[in-house]
Amino acid sequence: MSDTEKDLLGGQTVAIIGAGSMGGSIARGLVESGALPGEQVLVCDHNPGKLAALAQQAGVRTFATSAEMLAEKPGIVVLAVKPQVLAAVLEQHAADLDGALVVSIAAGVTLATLEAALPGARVVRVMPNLPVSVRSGASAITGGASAGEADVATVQALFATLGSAKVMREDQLDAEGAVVGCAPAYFALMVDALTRAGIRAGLRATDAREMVNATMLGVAESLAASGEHPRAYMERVTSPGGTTAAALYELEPALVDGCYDAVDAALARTAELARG
Ligand SMILES: NC(=O)C1=CN([C@@H]2O[C@H](COP(=O)(O)OP(=O)(O)OC[C@H]3O[C@@H](n4cnc5c(N)ncnc54)[C@H](O)[C@@H]3O)[C@@H](O)[C@H]2O)C=CC1
Ligand SMILES: O=C(O)[C@@H]1CCC=N1
Repeated sequence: MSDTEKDLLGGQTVAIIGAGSMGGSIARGLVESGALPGEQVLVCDHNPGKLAALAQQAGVRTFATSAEMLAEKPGIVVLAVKPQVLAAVLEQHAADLDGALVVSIAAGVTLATLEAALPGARVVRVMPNLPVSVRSGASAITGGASAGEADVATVQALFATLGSAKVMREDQLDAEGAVVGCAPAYFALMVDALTRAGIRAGLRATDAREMVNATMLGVAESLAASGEHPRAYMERVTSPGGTTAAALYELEPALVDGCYDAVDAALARTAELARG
């Protein structure tokens, strides 16, 4: 973490409503990165098991209800519940969130909706992805009219402790969500499909899964380290007249069409969630 990021986050108390996949990962990441001490990270959830695990792993402070947690008057509040329950949380806490910097990670819930529900708050939307759990995530950030430049910089510093964090327009954040937010599932599907193809071709299931996983990690590391365009990287694997060329001839059209259709479907669902 840079000195500027440390300065922006240093004295802050971050409260997280919802300790699920994302809320829990953000809480752990903030402490594990050294961005904040556990006592400055507050987390609430209906599920006591999730809270106990987080308190034990990261030393964060946990609360059974959001009302008890917000009574501590945290400066930054992260809304990490599902979009379908967010409206109820906003309605319950509109007054409690007066003056707070509120960060929503809910897919599809627009700045306009959030700011209408929280007239006294400064609102920023973030679309992270699941690898924030290992601090190798990617997050898009967009500030509402209620948020100043310093608020957006603070939220960027917060998510930079969990991987890549870029500020962009709200329409771009929705596109980033459909690509990058969902991508961990797309890549996991690729791992599963290749594993199944390997088993069909005669590999033992455990060998196939372990070796495909190792390859996924190796490709991510070597592609990033080389700085190459993915097609240049592909060419280094593809011998003229060889096996990869034969395989890519089959895979490429289906995969490209599938990715375009998948992102279109995710964007259509984002628009539905935005309508409420
Ligand atoms: N899972 C993912 O990969 C991503 C999720 N998101 C967004 O993050 C948000 C959370 O998603 P997940 O973490 O996947 O969901 P999750 O279901 O794993 O976690 C949500 C948590 O909120 C708790 N909760 C529900 N109502 C509550 C309330 N009133 N007070 C306190 N806690 C409450 C639930 O008990 C649950 O533990 C969603 O809005 C989603 O759109 C964004 C990017 C990626
Ligand atoms: O499926 C979802 O709604 C969330 C948002 C981005 C990734 N997962």
